[in-house]
Amino acid sequence: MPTDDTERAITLGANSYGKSGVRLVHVVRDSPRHDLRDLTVHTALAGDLDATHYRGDNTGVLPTDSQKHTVYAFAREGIGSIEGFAERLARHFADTAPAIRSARVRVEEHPWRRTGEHSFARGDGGELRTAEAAYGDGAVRFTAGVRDLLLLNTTGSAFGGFLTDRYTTLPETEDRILATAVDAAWTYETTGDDAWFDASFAAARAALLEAFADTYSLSLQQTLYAVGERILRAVPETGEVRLSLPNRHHYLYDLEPFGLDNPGLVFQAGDLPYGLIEGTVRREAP
Ligand SMILES: O=c1[nH]c(=O)c2[nH]c(=O)[nH]c2[nH]1
Repeated sequence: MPTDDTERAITLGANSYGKSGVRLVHVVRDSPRHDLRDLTVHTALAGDLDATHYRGDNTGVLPTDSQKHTVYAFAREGIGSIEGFAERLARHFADTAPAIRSARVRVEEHPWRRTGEHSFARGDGGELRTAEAAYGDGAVRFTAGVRDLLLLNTTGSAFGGFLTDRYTTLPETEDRILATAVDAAWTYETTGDDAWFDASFAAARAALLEAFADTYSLSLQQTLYAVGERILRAVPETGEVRLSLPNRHHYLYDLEPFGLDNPGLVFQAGDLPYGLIEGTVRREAP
């Protein structure tokens, strides 16, 4: 219950609830050439849920178990784009559960590579395609992206001219390995059908790869901006791009103790700690 017996009342703040990590595999087998989709779905509902938090009155609570079943039941009709699938679920929860005002559904797609008519190999590297539909007040907002997309340039990356203080030992470099695991999410200001979502995702991902490959990097921060800008230019319907780029350091290994030189050939792949470069690139209002 909210309390007013102390000087400063205590009340419930923002809240949501849902099922996380719903693992769903969908197969189309209406011809000898089967199709496979492998998704992880997360639901998050919000609305008039004071009663359950203050008093344990669950009248307005659609169980997370029911939300999970809904994901599987909706998959029976097919998936389409993951953005479209997320939207159908989000609209359903917010439009049918009386206490629910808004719903956010996130979908991650795990890639499988075809190796035969009905055979697949899991895509390596762990890259995921991601989508989110946030529905409320009659409007839906879409976010799409990638997670854990591993990229590496063996040259074309420098880092110098930085601020130094009494704790700085890092040497400047004009030629280093630049490696990262891209986490990118872009919003759409206008959208289309399933085919449009798939084509827009492909165009944004291609722009990301191109920008990473062909930008001479003076810092990962500069690369972040270049990648975001390229996505916004490639897909005019995008509004902003959020990027999280861990700096997967590669250290030139000292082979001198063994009487060997090391002209940029042998590196130790670093683990922890790592630099983390994050930022948003946006399209300004006209
Ligand atoms: O691209 C980089 N940005 C930094 O801010 C930074 N800091 C650091 O130690 N190495 C790097 N590399």
